[in-house]
Amino acid sequence: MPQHILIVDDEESIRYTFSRFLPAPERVVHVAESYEEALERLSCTTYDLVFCDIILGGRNGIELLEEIRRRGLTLPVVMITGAPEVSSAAEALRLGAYDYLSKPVRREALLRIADKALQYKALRDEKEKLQADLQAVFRSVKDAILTTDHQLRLVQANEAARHICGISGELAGRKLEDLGLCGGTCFDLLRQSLERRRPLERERIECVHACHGRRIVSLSAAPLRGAHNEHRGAMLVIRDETRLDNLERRMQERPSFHDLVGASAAMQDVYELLETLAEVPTTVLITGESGTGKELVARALHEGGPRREGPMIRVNCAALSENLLESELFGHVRGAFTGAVKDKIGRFEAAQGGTLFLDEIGDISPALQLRLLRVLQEKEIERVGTTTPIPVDVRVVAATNQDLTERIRRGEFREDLFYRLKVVTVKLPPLRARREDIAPLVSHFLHQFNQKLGREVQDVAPAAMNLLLAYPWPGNVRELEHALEHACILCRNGRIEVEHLPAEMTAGENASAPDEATSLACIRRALSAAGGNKTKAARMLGISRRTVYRKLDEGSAPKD
Ligand SMILES: Nc1ncnc2c1ncn2[C@@H]1O[C@H](COP(=O)(O)OP(=O)(O)OP(=O)(O)O)[C@@H](O)[C@H]1O
Repeated sequence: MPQHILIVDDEESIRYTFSRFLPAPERVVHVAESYEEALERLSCTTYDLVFCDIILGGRNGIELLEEIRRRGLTLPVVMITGAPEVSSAAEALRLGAYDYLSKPVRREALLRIADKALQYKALRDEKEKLQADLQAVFRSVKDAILTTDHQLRLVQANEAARHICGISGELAGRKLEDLGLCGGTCFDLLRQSLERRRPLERERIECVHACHGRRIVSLSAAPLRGAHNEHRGAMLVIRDETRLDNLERRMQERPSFHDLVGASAAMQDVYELLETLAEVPTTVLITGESGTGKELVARALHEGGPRREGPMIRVNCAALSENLLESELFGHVRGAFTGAVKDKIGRFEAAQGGTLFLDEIGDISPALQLRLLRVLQEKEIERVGTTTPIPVDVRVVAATNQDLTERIRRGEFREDLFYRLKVVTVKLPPLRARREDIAPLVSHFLHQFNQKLGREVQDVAPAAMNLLLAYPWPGNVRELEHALEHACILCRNGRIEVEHLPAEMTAGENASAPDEATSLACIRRALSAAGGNKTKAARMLGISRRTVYRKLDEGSAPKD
């Protein structure tokens, strides 16, 4: 690119001299006779250098210099002076002239000063370009960049820093501690880097800030040096890695754990707790609404731990009367009560070396609560009808869908037993609180029922899936399981439609479930799934037992 030089002088001889001396293949010389003509030329052409006489007819060169600077032009201006104007030349230098050249102008002096000024201009252009590039990078990077002086006063902060650190307004010169920031690790790191005079880094720390909540950030701090290698401050780069961290976490998410299906965050927490608890012999209380998978959790605890080779015995405490439950749990000796014709070991003894799962623990009587408490404390049982203690090595896992604290308040459940049982509590969330688990559970149950029923149901129609996702699931996973069993039985074309879902789910939808459910083919499929039990088949289909009999009669199905 040629360099353009402007000569401003009202003396023709000077203009002529410069025009003769200066040209070179890469230089173009322009001339102006007056202040006005010079301004006009400066408006049209980008110059690299101006030579300007201090005396310019009615105006003077210093005025032109001032106007050039006013216009924001940074090009070098060299003043041409006669002997009496040397003091004006000094004034011009003060006002930002690059240099001055005395008349009479000698060729070598002119060329030397022109070369120097053009070199200076080229260097300055390069520096400005670099600075502009740096500023563009500074502005556009997604990492927060903050620079401070050696007293930790802010010098610069880019847009990302304003966003990530939640700072606004004029920042330069403000002390970091006055900015009302989170005041956290990042500034300590900056301070340390400044004190130790070396770069420091911190990977993936949690940054909690009032303006955006939890974020995961990586930090690098480094001291900044000045032109003479002095320490003039420090720089902090904050990289927001929240998204990456979330993605990595999601990749580590488990879609299932033992027989429990579900990748929701709530279930991930459960899996993590189960993993820890499986290793230790602690008594565990599992709570959660009916059908949320409490028994599966008890099995996972057993199978995931060192007792997995031992027995896993379940007792439904709600299913038996007090006396029966007592002898069921602790066993009895012959003659202990009417009908006790021989010795019988209880479930505690049967679970030796393994796990005893006490389901529906909230339903046991006060007397049994006391006995159970003693067993948990002393680790020995007495069979009903004897006082001989038998040591038991059993891990007890209990479950309830009742609010035991409420039962304690009403005096129905012993507080000491409650605390003994709930050394650690595993709380299972209801299905409506983890709807993202519905789709994987649907796939899981479709697969199960295809195998069990010998079907080939491939998928669920979008309308039916929407219904499954929107339904409140009062019966939780068990209800979902039953809904899909119902749908798999009714479904004939490999795809579950709305009309295949149970009537209570499709109430208000345009469903023809009852018609479907009463077709002979469906009844036969339900019967086969229910092992021939007509009552169970009728329940599966949501129709009466009488309808099942009638349809089977009509279809000449053999009666039981
Ligand atoms: N996360 C799950 N993944 C797969 N199946 C599940 C899950 N949760 C529950 N189920 C299934 O739902 C049914 C009910 O589960 P489970 O018996 O463990 O529930 P529960 O909480 O013990 O119920 P209740 O309080 O009524 O005894 C079972 O068939 C079980 O296999």
